[in-house]
Amino acid sequence: MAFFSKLKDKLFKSSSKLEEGLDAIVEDGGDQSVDAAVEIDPVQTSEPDLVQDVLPTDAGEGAAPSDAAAAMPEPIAAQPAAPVTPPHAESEKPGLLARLTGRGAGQPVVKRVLDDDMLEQLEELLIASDMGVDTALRVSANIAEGRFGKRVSTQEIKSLLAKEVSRIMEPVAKPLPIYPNKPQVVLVVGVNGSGKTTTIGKLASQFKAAGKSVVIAAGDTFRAAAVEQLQVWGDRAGVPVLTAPEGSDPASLAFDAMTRAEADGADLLMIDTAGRLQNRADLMEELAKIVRVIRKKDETAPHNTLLVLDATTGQNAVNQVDTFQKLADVSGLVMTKLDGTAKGGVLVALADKFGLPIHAIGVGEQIDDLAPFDPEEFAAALIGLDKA
Ligand SMILES: Nc1nc2c(ncn2[C@@H]2O[C@H](COP(=O)(O)OP(=O)(O)OP(=O)(O)O)[C@@H](O)[C@H]2O)c(=O)[nH]1
Repeated sequence: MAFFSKLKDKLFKSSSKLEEGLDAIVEDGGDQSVDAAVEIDPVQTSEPDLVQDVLPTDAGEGAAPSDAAAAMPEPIAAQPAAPVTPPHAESEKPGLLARLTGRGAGQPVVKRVLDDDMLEQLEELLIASDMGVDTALRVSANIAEGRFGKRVSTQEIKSLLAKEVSRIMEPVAKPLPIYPNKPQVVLVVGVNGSGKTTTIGKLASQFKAAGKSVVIAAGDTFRAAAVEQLQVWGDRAGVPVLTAPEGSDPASLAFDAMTRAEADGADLLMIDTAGRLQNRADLMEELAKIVRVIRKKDETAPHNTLLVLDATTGQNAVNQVDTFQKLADVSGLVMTKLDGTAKGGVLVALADKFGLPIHAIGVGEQIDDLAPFDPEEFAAALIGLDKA
């Protein structure tokens, strides 16, 4: 199964929430016209009224969303401008694509004039999807720019929203950088239960499959269960897990792990850490001590500090980034549990607010349920657009 389909499948809660919300907004105060042969170009055109464009309908059985997405690209918009066709002619003259595919003709499309009311509803919907107030307002304003007072369909709004989301996410979509240092030390931080252990297991498995040798250090020495769980993941990934007795000093384990990783000539050392935010001062000191100790062996370590966030916590993830940036020198994010949550929009807020690289996303509990972050796929999955 292609990863996009899987992601879209798993993000269905967000998608359906946004999708239904957008449908409701356009229907509320919109009206139906038959056949969408003449539309504004929602993305490319600054003077939409002067361009003849083709969009399949977003209502009715035969109007597959993937075709709708495929109908958006520039070549159609780049065709010579034609005068606006009066609304009554919409049913008489199917668009080029509708004629070629035999779809769209005669099917009703609901459109609504993009006015203040609609804009406000859009803002509220985006805020409710956890994009955060600032981001939601800016995204809505960008969508409305040049289209205020024009009639728009749900499909157009979805495509515009997907473009806006991927534009925000594009700069942060960066895989975990690989350095020549041996071992490359990756410190993994995050609150308890965010998915650190699982993510370390998944990453270790991927690096191993890519031919890298990996060592894991179970640095959350205060929880025996956490250590056991990491061992299970290490076994699954076929990677050694260094442990220390319960309650022992995590920094001393990190030092031993550095020694072992150096001796083994390992490419990567991944260090799990505790996530007890209840006592921030202790946690900060613990993380700082781990860093001090591993720098005795390599003053450039750690080379990455990954913050693992649980998407189901919604806006709380924003506070966690704030907090962990104060506790550690966070270099990138992994967002877990994007499957089955209606709160995936928080990733947009994080990208917009912090600009930290998003290295990967977790979409399940299995070892291969970690994927590189792809902004376009994410946007389409979040909004409920099919990708061609
Ligand atoms: N559905 C889903 N579950 C996940 C994902 N990542 C982790 N989990 C689950 O989330 C729970 C917590 O994950 P852990 O990896 O143990 O989290 P942790 O941050 O190491 O937690 P502590 O060991 O308590 O510090 C487990 O039940 C995982 O199976 C994901 O991407 N999707």
